[in-house]
Amino acid sequence: MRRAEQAAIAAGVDEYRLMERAGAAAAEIVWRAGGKRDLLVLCGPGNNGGDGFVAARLLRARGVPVRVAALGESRTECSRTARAAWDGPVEPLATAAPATQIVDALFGTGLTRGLDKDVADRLAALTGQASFSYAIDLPSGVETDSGALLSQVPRFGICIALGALKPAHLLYPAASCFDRLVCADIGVDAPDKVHRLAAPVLSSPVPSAHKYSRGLVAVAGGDMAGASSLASHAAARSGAGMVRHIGLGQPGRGPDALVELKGEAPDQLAALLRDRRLAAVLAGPGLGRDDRARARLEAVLACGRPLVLDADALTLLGDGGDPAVPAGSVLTPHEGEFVRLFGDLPGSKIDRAAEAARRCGAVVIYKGADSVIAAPDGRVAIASGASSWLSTAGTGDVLAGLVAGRLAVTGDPFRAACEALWLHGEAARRAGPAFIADDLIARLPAAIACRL
Ligand SMILES: NC(=O)C1=CN([C@@H]2O[C@H](COP(=O)(O)OP(=O)(O)OC[C@H]3O[C@@H](n4cnc5c(N)ncnc54)[C@H](O)[C@@H]3O)[C@@H](O)[C@H]2O)[C@@H](O)CC1
Ligand SMILES: Nc1ncnc2c1ncn2[C@@H]1O[C@H](COP(=O)(O)OP(=O)(O)O)[C@@H](O)[C@H]1O
Ligand SMILES: [K+]
Repeated sequence: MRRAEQAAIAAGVDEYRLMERAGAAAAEIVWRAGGKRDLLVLCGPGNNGGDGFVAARLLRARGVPVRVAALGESRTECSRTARAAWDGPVEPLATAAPATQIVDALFGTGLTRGLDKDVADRLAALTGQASFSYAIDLPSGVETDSGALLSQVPRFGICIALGALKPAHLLYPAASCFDRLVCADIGVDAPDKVHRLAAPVLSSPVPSAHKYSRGLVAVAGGDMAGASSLASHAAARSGAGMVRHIGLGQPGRGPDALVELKGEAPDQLAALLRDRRLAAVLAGPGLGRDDRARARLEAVLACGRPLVLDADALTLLGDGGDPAVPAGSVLTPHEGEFVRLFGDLPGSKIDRAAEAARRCGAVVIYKGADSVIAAPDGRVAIASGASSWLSTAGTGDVLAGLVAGRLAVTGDPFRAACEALWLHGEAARRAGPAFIADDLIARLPAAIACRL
């Protein structure tokens, strides 16, 4: 966004006009949400403060009782222009009285360090006393590019992102500092290599479809049959045509539609994976970590089919150096597995996921409350805001099965990862509170139906 703004200015767009648009966009959102309730706008020294002065002026013109409190002088040319156009008084932040509505225009993308304690305390107190609260561009105190909190940040009602979403709008903990996120158009196009995970467009099978053309999936199970069963069942409800669960010979645990095969010895498994019709092979959930599991993983890695690797497969791969996986694979590590696989990479969660994907030549779904999907070619999609009830055992197995199923359907690892993660979140939303992983699977057909 910084680059996009500089490019627009270099191309002749007047910088102050951008600020007027930003302030107007913020004013419009405040007006729609809070109407004529009394309002206090907190303005910082930079352009974020300038946006605040513009919004204050426009809201006052609409009849809102507005007061402005500033943190010292305005230090940029544009913010001085915006301040001069505000013809009301400017109170010191330290002594400003609370209001029903508050706008945080202290700092945006220019924040370089945490707020001084007295300023952070004042912001928290005034925000806590308001019934309606808004942060312009970003809540003051969050680090734009990483989503870290550099000082205490209160929770706002609405965060008004300007022009484009920045990493802090999607990455935790910053993403938990507001209830709602609105992105306002200010007439500057930002490059969208990094984007928020969008709802997928799915399609029904073509009339001539048959079970093999719709995608044949194999799931290599192991010691813990429950985990690979969950994954197989999720794959079966993902839209794929057929799912084979290759276990150690335990009785089948999933629905009867799952094809249960015994492939205990690694060479038995290898033989079963030789089927050229296999459009995706998943290994990891319930695989185990002993020598037999390692040999079974070797059979999977050598099978030449598109792979999804999760859980124990990632732990086994993480034993040395950069994981060697076939190109076109999808890896689904949670935080612990990610660090075991790729070490302590620098940068934000987005930077780390992108670097991991580049190093191993595979699509990486770096899971968590914020999940980042990165492809080796630099594409990144971020999903956050999914139900926190997903933090229950087995939901990762369901996701892995879904990725394998969508990979079998689409043949495109990045697209499959995006579709699967969205469906996972949607199934969780539909499942409500206190669900278990099995309940997610039951919600998948409805989640798919709403995207057809
Ligand atoms: N550049 C542009 O073209 C536009 C910028 N806009 C707004 O401008 C914002 C960015 O403006 P700026 O780059 O001026 O940055 P900010 O307004 O976020 O703050 C920068 C100023 O605060 C100081 N500062 C940083 N951290 C501090 C701390 N902890 N305590 C005290 N002072 C601190 C910096 O030294 C600098 O003087 C965006 O978030 C957005 O709201 C919009 O007006 C749209 C157009
Ligand atoms: N607090 C949370 N909010 C949203 N999603 C979460 C949260 N915690 C976990 N998840 C999601 O739930 C799944 C858990 O996967 P994982 O950790 O592998 O669990 P398991 O191994 O038990 O299946 C991942 O998709 C992750 O992104
Ligand atoms: K702000």
